[in-house]
Amino acid sequence: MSGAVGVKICGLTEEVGVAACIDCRADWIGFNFFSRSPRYVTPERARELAAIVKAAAFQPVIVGLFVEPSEQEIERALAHAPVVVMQLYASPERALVLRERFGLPTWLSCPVSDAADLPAEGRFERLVVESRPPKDATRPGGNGVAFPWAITADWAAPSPWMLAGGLRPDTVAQAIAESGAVAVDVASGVERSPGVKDPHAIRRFIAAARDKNATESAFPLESRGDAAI
Ligand SMILES: O=C(O)c1ccccc1N[C@@H]1O[C@H](COP(=O)(O)O)[C@@H](O)[C@H]1O
Repeated sequence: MSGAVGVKICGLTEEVGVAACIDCRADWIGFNFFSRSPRYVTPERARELAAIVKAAAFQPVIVGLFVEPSEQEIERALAHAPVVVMQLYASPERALVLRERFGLPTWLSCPVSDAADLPAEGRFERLVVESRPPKDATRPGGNGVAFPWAITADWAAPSPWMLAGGLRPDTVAQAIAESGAVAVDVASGVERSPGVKDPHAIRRFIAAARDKNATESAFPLESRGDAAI
């Protein structure tokens, strides 16, 4: 396993979780603006939590997660919180419109169950390759469900990508080894209960995702921000 794995911790709702991400040098932290998620934060709350990042010497890049958002919803989030990257759950066509409208690096969620689902086109700064939600799911992500990681091993990825879905501190190293991912994303796998992050689990997850000797990923800040469009 390489020391260059990038890590995103998603769905921060409390100061202690943000502090753990800074301390462990997470590359990205995600604020979840989907109101039906247990990880939802209002734009005002996201601003409060982002202030901790802004005061830190090491600053994870702030990602805003939106599900089928209206322009007004994104506008309101951006008016309060210093979101650097938009992570979108939307059709590629709609995501391109929003990317053009807001001029922010944009990550598109790509739900997969098998190799046939892997995207061939890469029109975004990053693709978040994650498990297709179960049929009875109430949200498109954050369900703690994994897909067969090996399906991405031989995939000719059309753009940078990130592995997500059901990752945990005790499985992330194997997931990286099997999938070939150089970046990973987790929400429920580092929580005490839905929406409440466990700082120890965050620490264990990041240590497991990276080479034991690496204290931070090899993603320089410019590339973590995925460069402005
Ligand atoms: O976390 C959520 O509640 C959520 C809601 C709606 C869309 C996406 C959501 N989370 C994203 O899904 C991945 C995987 O989650 P998990 O690790 O399986 O719990 C997560 O990293 C978020 O990017």
